[in-house]
Amino acid sequence: MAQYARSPAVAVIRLRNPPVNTLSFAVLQALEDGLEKADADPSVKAVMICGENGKFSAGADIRGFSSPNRPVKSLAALVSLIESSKKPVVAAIEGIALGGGLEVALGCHYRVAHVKARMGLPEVTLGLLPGAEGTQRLPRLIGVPAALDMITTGKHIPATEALKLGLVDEVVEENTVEAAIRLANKVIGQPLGPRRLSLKPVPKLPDMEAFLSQARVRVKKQAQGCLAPELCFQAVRAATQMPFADGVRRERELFMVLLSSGQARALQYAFLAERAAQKWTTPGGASWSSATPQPVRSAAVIGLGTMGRGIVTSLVKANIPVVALEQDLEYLNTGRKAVMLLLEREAMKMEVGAQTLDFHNPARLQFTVDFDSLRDVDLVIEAVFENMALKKEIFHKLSRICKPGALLCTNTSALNIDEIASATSRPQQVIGTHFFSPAHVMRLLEIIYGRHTSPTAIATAVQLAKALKKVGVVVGNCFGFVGNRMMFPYVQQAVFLLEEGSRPEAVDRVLEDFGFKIGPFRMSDLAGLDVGWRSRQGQGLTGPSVPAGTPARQRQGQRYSPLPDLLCESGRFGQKTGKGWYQYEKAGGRTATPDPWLHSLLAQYRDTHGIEPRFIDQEEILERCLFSLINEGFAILAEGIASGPEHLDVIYINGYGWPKHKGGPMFYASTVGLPRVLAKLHKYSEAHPDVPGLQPSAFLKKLAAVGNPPIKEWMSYLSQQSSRL
Ligand SMILES: CCCCCCCCCCCCC/C=C/C(=O)SCCNC(=O)CCNC(=O)[C@H](O)C(C)(C)COP(=O)(O)OP(=O)(O)OC[C@H]1O[C@@H](n2cnc3c(N)ncnc32)[C@H](O)[C@@H]1OP(=O)(O)O
Repeated sequence: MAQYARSPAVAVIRLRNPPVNTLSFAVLQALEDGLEKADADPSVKAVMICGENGKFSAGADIRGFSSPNRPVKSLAALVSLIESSKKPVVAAIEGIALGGGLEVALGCHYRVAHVKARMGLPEVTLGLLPGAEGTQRLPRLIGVPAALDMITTGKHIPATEALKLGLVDEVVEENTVEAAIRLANKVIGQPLGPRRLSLKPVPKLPDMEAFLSQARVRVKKQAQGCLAPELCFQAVRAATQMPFADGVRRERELFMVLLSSGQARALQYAFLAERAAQKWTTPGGASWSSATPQPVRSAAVIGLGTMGRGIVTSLVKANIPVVALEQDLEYLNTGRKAVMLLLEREAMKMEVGAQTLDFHNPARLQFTVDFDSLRDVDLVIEAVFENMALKKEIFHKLSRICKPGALLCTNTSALNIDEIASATSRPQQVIGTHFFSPAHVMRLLEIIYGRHTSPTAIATAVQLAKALKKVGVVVGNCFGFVGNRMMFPYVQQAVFLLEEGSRPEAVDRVLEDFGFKIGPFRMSDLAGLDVGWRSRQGQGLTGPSVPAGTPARQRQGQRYSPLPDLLCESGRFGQKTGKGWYQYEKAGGRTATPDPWLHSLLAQYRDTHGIEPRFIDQEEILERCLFSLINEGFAILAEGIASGPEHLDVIYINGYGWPKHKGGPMFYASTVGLPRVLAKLHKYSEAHPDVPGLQPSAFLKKLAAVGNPPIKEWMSYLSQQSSRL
């Protein structure tokens, strides 16, 4: 709702819709009523619009875009109504003015912002454009380059930058509402024509056409298959080519194209999924709503390899004092240099005037080889090699040294959290924190609770993720957890496709065209093929421990491909050795080129194993890779390893390069239709009966059988008893 009050000559309209004052029908109606009341009252000489609870508005209600009664049309009309008011209207922007919220402010004649406020038009990140005339007003106010940048990236800008751009008229450190009322009183009686943005011309550039064509190339490159940035561009270009009213018509047409696109639905789902994934529960009944985190005032990181360096950097950036520990001075010095380099780079990226990184102060970042230095820290993150014996030795030590309440985290991508916890006397404080490389850049943090992990420990790890500006997703303990467990059948299918006749570059192209940042073979080369090789050796799938007489392409009655092992045996570990599924310009090189050596290995391999190569089309490549990954997702949900499909989707978008505009693997399955996914899995598993990853999971079958319910209803079809935890 919007609340109406008076401050002698100034009518005060307060947007009120907790928690972020979204522009619901009721809010828009009350705002309209407030404007009419102010217009009709001769004692009112000016109007001030502000938001409740220190926030202006987060814009339209994202949940409303999929509803048939969306209030989008009236929002544009209301912005025009504000602008045409005969009495000056001032926006008092505190906290946030985003999307439709900023468009309301653009309809106002003046804008005053608090110094800590942020503004932006993030519609593009939701697959939309600022359709309440924002694409036409903003370029008129701040010029085409700045407007195009804000509209096509959706970035939030701080008030100080907004002032420089001319987006706001005043930035204040004290009470914004009072400052806005002061300004409103001051401008009473001044002409409003020059303040009405729809009447202003778009500022000219020396060569607008050249600027626009360069900008378009940039926008296309950044879009990576997403439609909204291009349509945002077109709407802003319309502002440079047409009168305001025609530009608005064009904006509306483009908005409708986006609104009805699958991409907008997927991106809006992804936004809400990220919020839903914060609401964790465990099959044991622990939940985000009842667990309280412990404060983390200091932390330690053990191991300064690639992961440890990134984790230390993340903690320093979050302003958490860190003790970084290595096994000896040589490793410590190498690690220290690498961390300092990362931090220097991060410091350079930080905005001028923002808080600086205090990493030269030993009270904030200390390097040591002495375990005793970890005595007082609130939290330890162990980030050594994926070696169970080593991890257990470290956790045994930690359990003796660390203070009683300290949270003990292990950075692992697959190892059993319960086994690691068994080396301590406090398994309730042991938790898995699976960071993704580079750890100071990647947003995902998979948080894995073990059998004994306490709700407080989970809540503390979730709080840590927030402090590090990451998305923490809480999952149960199983081999590979969620992300890598779903990845396994995907990569396995990709390799089987090579055996049957395809090539790495063909498989990668299909998945990159689908929208993955890199395909499975490029990804394996980047991650290092030796990682999986060591793990398979450990599991007895390859190497000397495989029993004599085991068929080359079978393990425990299931299909197995020794192809990745053959590459590793030839020293081809991927980018780091300059050769893997592709060849590279040098060891450590990044430019992948198809490798004739590999093509002849594949031909030879098929000959040896009597495989008749066949042409495999794009559809089969896509379906076998994606549907096997999705199928594993259904098994994970049925086992209670994750609380909902949103959790899986958030993991894939933020940790595995799944295209956000396709909403994540489980959302994608819902758009394809579960009966179709099921039918395809049936077809492929009949053709490959020795591949368990292709056999449809019981949960998928159930959902298809009950009539393909919408994704938000899936979990209600799962009986409590199916949880294995
Ligand atoms: C029908 C025919 C029509 C034809 C005519 C065509 C013309 C149409 C023209 C109309 C065009 C309309 C244009 C307007 C579009 C928009 O405004 S789209 C929305 C743009 N805004 C955003 O993208 C902001 C999104 N929100 C955020 O970035 C953050 O939430 C925040 C505001 C910065 C706050 O962050 P934080 O403090 O970290 O809290 P969160 O946990 O993220 O959020 C708190 C809760 O608030 C919910 N929420 C936030 N924003 C929205 C929103 N815009 N809509 C709905 N809900 C929102 C969020 O989900 C959290 O809720 P819970 O999960 O329940 O806790």
